[in-house]
Amino acid sequence: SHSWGYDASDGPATWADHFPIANGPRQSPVNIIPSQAQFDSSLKPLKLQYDPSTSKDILNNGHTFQVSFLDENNSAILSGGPVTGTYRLKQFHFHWGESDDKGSEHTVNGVKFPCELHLVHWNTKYANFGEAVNKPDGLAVVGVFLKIGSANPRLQKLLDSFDSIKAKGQQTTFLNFDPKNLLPASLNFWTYEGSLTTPPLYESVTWIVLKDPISVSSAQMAKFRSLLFSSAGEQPRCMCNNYRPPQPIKGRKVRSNFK
Ligand SMILES: CCN[C@H]1CN(CCOC)S(=O)(=O)c2sc(S(N)(=O)=O)cc21
Ligand SMILES: [Zn+2]
Repeated sequence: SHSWGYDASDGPATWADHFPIANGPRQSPVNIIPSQAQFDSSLKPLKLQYDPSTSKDILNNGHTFQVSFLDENNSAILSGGPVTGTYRLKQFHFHWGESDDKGSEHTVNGVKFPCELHLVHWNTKYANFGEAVNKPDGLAVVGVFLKIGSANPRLQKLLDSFDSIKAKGQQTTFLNFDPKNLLPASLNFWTYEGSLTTPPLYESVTWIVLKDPISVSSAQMAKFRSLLFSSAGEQPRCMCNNYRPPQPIKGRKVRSNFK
């Protein structure tokens, strides 16, 4: 498939050339304006049951780093919130900037966070992830903002693995990591119908963006920026600014489960 990236030559402004859905009606991310979000009392509490955590490995895929999970059974699932049925955790990954003043994909009142975590789940009404990935109700992604503050000890295990996945294509075993430890205390969220924020940009994601951020220190963010977009032996290119900017809301409603 066509190679894409985040530079001026292959970044978000060029994606429509090979992925025309980039200009579709339900693209992500979006700017969230809390005062315009609609409180929906019919939204159920979000249920994230990640026990026991079945993490498998951590990979640098040349666009981000991601931790993947065993998804043959319901050991790590999302239910409730805006979704019907059960969605299985497939992987989580992050997006971040070259400096602490940008990096998130969703924004809140136009404010960018330095980093954003995405926990990707697929609808078990479909046989597998590959079947679900391009269906309108195929995926549910939980977005968590990271805000500069004190160092977050729960990120340390991830950061300690970076030396072994520095370059594109490198991966290593990553067992017993519980993604629950990456969640804020409150599961208050905004939700809207959107898309993957990277090619192929499928309009298959129910977005569930948590209102409360988790912390990350500036030094920890610097470690994210030690990863490379490039493969070993190539001219090293810092993995950073791997975020798509907000897309037109096109009449979509953003709902909240909190007032
Ligand atoms: C670098 C490639 N990223 C994508 C890979 N996958 C889709 C294609 O697979 C066949 S995916 O479903 O795992 C997701 S979720 C996601 S985001 N940022 O919207 O949460 C991006 C991607
Ligand atoms: Zn993402």
